[in-house]
Amino acid sequence: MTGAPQLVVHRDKELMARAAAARLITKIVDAQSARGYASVVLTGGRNGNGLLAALAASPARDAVDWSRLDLWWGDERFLPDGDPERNYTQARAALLDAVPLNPARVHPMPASDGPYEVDAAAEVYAAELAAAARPEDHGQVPAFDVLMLGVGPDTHVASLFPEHPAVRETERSVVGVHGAPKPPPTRVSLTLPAIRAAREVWLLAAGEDKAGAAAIALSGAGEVQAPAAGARGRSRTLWLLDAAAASQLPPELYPPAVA
Ligand SMILES: O=C(O)[C@H](O)[C@@H](O)[C@H](O)[C@H](O)COP(=O)(O)O
Repeated sequence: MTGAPQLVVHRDKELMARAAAARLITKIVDAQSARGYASVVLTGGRNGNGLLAALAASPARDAVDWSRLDLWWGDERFLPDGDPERNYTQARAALLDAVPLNPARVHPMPASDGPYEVDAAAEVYAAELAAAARPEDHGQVPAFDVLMLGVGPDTHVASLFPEHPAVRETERSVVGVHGAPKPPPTRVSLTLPAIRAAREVWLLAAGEDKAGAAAIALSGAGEVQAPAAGARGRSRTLWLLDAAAASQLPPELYPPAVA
């Protein structure tokens, strides 16, 4: 299991997005060089989309072989295809429509105007993940290279909200979420076991309204009360913060001791 979460604090959210985009490009290029392909799980929210927009604007984006990149989603708002509030729609606008992806490797979560209600849609997505898992992944989902998560002010990640049934799920990799406190109420989400299958989990938090959440999640809170505390990667858990989101961290966590 992974060690303690690592923290990187940037001056502001724009710099955080640009630096995280550069970091993601490097991870994808390294994985593709080592293994021929890379797999990344995208998040919704302003910070996740800010990172994608920064990646779209980066000249280094051409270093990525977009045709050999698998894209998955950590959660989705269960809305009709093309709805501007869908995470998939927003990711397309920020980056995906501008790069030559292989459509067969892009795996949006089902939309509400498709053939499934939300719980069946979650099962369909779980089956898609299971079909993509390789024997060496040792699990029911692929060992994603990088799984990104925006952190909510209440410490939610993906659509796993504090004290909700979805955050207690220990068996299934994907669940339907009902009655989410953040609109829309109906969502599809990876579970904590699926998130923890990733090699690296990156948590993105920017802005003063995230300072309390970051402090709680990084100070030993339980994952049912603070879902972000349960989001860990197999080999690395990385918190990418701006200075405002880091402003309430306990002094033993940040700033680093001067050498
Ligand atoms: O569907 C959603 O609402 C998002 O997936 C959600 O989990 C988001 O990532 C966080 O709320 C952080 O959002 P911001 O980056 O906008 O603060």
